[in-house]
Amino acid sequence: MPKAQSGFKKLSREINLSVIGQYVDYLVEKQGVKNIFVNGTTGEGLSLSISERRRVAEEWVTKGRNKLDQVVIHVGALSLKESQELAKHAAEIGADGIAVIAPFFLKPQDKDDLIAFLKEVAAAAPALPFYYYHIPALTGVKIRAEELLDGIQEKIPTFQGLKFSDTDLLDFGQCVDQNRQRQFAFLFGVDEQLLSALVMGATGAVGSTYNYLGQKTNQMLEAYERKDLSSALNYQFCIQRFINFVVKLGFGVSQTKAIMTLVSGIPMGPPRLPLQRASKEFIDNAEAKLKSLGFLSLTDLKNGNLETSS
Ligand SMILES: CC(=O)N[C@@H]([C@@H](O)[C@H](O)[C@H](O)CO)[C@@H](O)CC(=O)C(=O)O
Repeated sequence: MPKAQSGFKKLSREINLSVIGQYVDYLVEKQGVKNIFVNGTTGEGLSLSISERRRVAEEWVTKGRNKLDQVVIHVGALSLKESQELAKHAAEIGADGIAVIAPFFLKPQDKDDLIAFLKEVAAAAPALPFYYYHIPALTGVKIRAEELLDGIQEKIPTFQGLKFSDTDLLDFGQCVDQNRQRQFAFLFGVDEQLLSALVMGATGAVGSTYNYLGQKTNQMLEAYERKDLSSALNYQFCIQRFINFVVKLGFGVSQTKAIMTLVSGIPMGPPRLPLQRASKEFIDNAEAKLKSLGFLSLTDLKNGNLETSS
């Protein structure tokens, strides 16, 4: 389940809805990815206005119809009212689920505060499966997911699962272990550690690199399914080699967008301020690494698909 990337127009930094249909086809046909998480971290959801988020969500749902399996919309916001409006909208347009991060300016002080907020958002879309998006490094809300999940279904009847974007495998493992009797989805969000999370009981994955390493990750998942751990580990190490390389160069949403443009040939545009576009040096290095690892062949590269800083 990869990240949706909305695509920004090159100069204006306005959203460019026109590439989403093309991108749906690319993900399905070239990356083998049919589940999309819209307006999350990679899609810069929190940098968009409410009206932009609604339009992006609508476009993904419309263009994904009969092509994608699931479109889950991230509707987290600092304002409960905005979050509820987005949740209601997701239900109206026929999304398959909603996800919410913890509000991160005036923060919940404990689990009960956080549940109270999430409950109100979930209630705005009572027929939609609800996911909690745990990403403490970005929200600064360190409430353990394991603690949050304890008794959550009594408070939020639509609770469906967790998108866990953290490296604390003790917390993740305990989320799985303590909820074995429930049919929760445990979606892991640290792509370089996915194999370890699968062993712990992850039921799926949501991540930025699946935009361009979806095929490779699917091969790892298939190897894991057929209990070929040695091959699965080889795939994970190969993916780690790339992530380790780009992390050392400085890797974030801007760089992800540049790599997505490079590999797909579909222009993602620059990120929105305060993020700055990836440098030409980063893109050149990333391209060389992708090629040396066999993740990108010359025929994959299309002319004029590079985003560089000037
Ligand atoms: C902090 C961050 O951006 N994490 C990514 C990962 O996919 C991450 O890029 C990857 O594991 C490389 O470190 C995802 O968890 C984010 C994500 O799922 C999203 O775009 O909502």
